[in-house]
Amino acid sequence: MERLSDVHSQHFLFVTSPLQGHVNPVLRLASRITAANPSARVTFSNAVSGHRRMFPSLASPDAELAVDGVLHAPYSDGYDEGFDPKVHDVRTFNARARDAARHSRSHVVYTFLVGWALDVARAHGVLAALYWIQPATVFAVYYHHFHGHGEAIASCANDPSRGGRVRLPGLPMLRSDALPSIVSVTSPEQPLHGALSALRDLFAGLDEHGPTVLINTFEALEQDALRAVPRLEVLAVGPVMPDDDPWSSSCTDLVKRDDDAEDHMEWLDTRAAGSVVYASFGTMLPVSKRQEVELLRGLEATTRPYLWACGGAKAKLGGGGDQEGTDGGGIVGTGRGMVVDWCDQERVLSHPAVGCFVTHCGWNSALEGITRGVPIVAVPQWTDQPTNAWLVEERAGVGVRAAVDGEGAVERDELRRRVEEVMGDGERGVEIRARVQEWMERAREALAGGGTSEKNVRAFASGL
Ligand SMILES: O=c1ccn([C@@H]2O[C@H](COP(=O)(O)OP(=O)(O)O[C@H]3O[C@H](CO)[C@@H](O)[C@H](O)[C@H]3O)[C@@H](O)[C@H]2O)c(=O)[nH]1
Repeated sequence: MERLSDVHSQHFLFVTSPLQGHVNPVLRLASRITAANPSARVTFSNAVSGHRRMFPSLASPDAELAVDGVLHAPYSDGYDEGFDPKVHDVRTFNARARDAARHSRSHVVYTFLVGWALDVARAHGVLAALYWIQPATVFAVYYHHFHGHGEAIASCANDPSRGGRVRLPGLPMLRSDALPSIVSVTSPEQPLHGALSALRDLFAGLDEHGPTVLINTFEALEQDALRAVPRLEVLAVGPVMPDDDPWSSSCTDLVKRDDDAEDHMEWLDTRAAGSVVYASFGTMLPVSKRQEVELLRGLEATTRPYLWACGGAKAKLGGGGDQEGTDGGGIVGTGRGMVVDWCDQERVLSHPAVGCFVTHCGWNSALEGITRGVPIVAVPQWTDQPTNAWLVEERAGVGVRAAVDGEGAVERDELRRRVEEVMGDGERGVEIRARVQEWMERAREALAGGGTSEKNVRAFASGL
């Protein structure tokens, strides 16, 4: 058995799934661990399909390679050509990948769609840690869902009046629209049933083996939720997006950009400080044609310059969406806006011209907005995003949540109103802009030397 106190031989094996929203926080945590313990060895293991997309020019596509001191060693999950949730089942994926990874021997750090990595770690007698890449509040809601509160949570989530509330141990009262959408699942026919089963297995693994849980959040934001599961050792290690991140996104991106990928950065340079609305709905859910139209019309109606990264739709899981209207991108509409397929989001959010972030509220995006001091218009769609939007709007007060219609789409007038609320001269806008600066400072303090998250990363990296 490897000894945790043997700092110099520490080897951290990060195992994750081939999704952009998982790869980013994992590589960023890996970066923090090597900074905290330079003698640690770090291996990043992604499924072959993700590895190929990150390093498309490798002569031998599945070869291991070292980048900035990290060994990228892919595992086969049985879907080397790519995993398509429309066709494949998450549970099959886990079972196949478990077999493929039995050779690993390390301190294993795994994310939630690869819960099998815990079994591998146990089989080899090495330590394991779950790296939870969504908020602590979401983690605590799921924990309670599988520990005696499932019925109360599901009935609140399914309350037809949408006015229901649920009180869970250690958490503030939550309204139904602040709950992650997975907890509303009650039958195997529902689309997210597979995800609920995967979570059930994950939490059963935690009950049995009680690994450390690292969470991409910070104390000041989620103090209560971080203590809401006292049976587990839960450490806040985020938000894991340091300014000195050694992984340039050209390496971490699963979506490769075309040659004119920098046009929008030059375009941003020509815009006034705080004037541009940046919109992106992440990398997983395709944006419907109707939402695309409403979004563009709403952005036009703000009469502000805007940049929309339409999400690498072609690279989204399932290959899809109906993005014909924006293919090609470039300058659109009245000439005030620009649409790109993909951008380096952190660089865009760091640009002084950007004054508002319209986002689906994926947790990486929400944290990136906060740590770059950009106020948010949240348009949550599914899974953790409703809870993330609650944290953004009600807990931190750094943005507003837009109302969506029955199909989950935000309509043009609502979008325009919400953007104005955040960017305009009204009292609410002034307050939100001040709050986001405060939260940006708090987030950065957590990561700075002696900060709450920095201390936790250092302790974990040293095997304490
Ligand atoms: O043009 C783009 C679009 C996205 N990104 C990056 O891609 C990541 C996207 O992550 P996230 O905002 O979390 O969205 P999703 O990709 O949709 O993430 C999935 O995974 C997250 C972590 O589990 C969940 O919080 C989300 O709900 C889930 O949809 C972020 O780091 C972005 O910076 C870019 O760099 N350029």
